[in-house]
Amino acid sequence: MSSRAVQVRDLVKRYGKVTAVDGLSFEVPAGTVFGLLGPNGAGKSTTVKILTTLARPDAGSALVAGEDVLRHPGRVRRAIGCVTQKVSVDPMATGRENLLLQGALYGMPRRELRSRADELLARFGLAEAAGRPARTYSGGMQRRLDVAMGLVHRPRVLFLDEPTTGLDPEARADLWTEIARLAAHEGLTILLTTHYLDEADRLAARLAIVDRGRVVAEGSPDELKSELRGDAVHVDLDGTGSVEAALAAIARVGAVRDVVAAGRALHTRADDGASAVPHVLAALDAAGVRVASVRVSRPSLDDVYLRHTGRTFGEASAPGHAREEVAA
Ligand SMILES: Nc1ncnc2c1ncn2[C@@H]1O[C@H](COP(=O)(O)OP(=O)(O)OP(=O)(O)O)[C@@H](O)[C@H]1O
Repeated sequence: MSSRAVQVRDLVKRYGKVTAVDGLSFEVPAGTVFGLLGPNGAGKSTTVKILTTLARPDAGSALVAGEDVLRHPGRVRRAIGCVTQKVSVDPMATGRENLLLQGALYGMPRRELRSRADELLARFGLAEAAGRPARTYSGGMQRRLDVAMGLVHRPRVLFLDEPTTGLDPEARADLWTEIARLAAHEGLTILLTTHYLDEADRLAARLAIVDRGRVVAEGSPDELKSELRGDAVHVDLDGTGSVEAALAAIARVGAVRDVVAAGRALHTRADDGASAVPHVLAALDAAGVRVASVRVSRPSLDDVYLRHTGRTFGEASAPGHAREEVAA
């Protein structure tokens, strides 16, 4: 395999009038965790479906583990493991049986399969529960079994589609630790999709921010954040007064730039947040707009997303912002 485990170029996928993936390109260095970060409906799952040979692109090309997904889908399938959003664990089978069944599907020799299953059960903290039906497992245990199933046949590239959605904070933290360990100690390449900013920040060595089927920014989390000079300044307006008047007032403050409103929250940036705040408050006060709270912080991935799309991440994920609804 070249030093690139995944190479995606100008990928396009349409479903009727919706362009789910709209000219998407990125590359994943081998042995790293790469994050595709975007709000619901951004096109992440569709991209993963194409890379895992479950969907055909309308245009563009993709190589996974050095193999072309369109020309050699069988070779791609043998080289990858997949953990999809839907749990693929058989609830009636035990943890061990689930792993053995998965390995048998890949034609693994029985003895090798048994020792691989034991190794994975131990690694994912499931050894004690290995003989119990998976329906008796907690959500976190089922998810860990799911990831273990994706690893049985020793794939070179593992796809994790929204791996921690629905898990409680403790189960999320456990899975994060295991994912980080897999990449660090086993040379596995992991392509992770997520709509959690903190998950991308914590796990991905590099990430691509996807919006409306396109990559709008790419780099390490630190690189992306350090592109935004200075501080983020967030202002929450109280329930009275017009947002438009507040936007107009802040736009006239020389110390801040890139002002965006999301509901009654205003987001802006300044070279020195602390010294900009009094000017912002004075301008709002002069415009008759009352403020509930002000916060100054270092730029986060949310601010990176805002900078590149003009919307906050939360706003883009909110119901009613899916692309087909916007188009309707
Ligand atoms: N089979 C399909 N038929 C019609 N539209 C689809 C289909 N699959 C996806 N889409 C649409 O394509 C767009 C991208 O969806 P996709 O599932 O790839 O996004 P996502 O970023 O993975 O979001 P989520 O986190 O909600 O899965 C959405 O507007 C979605 O409604």
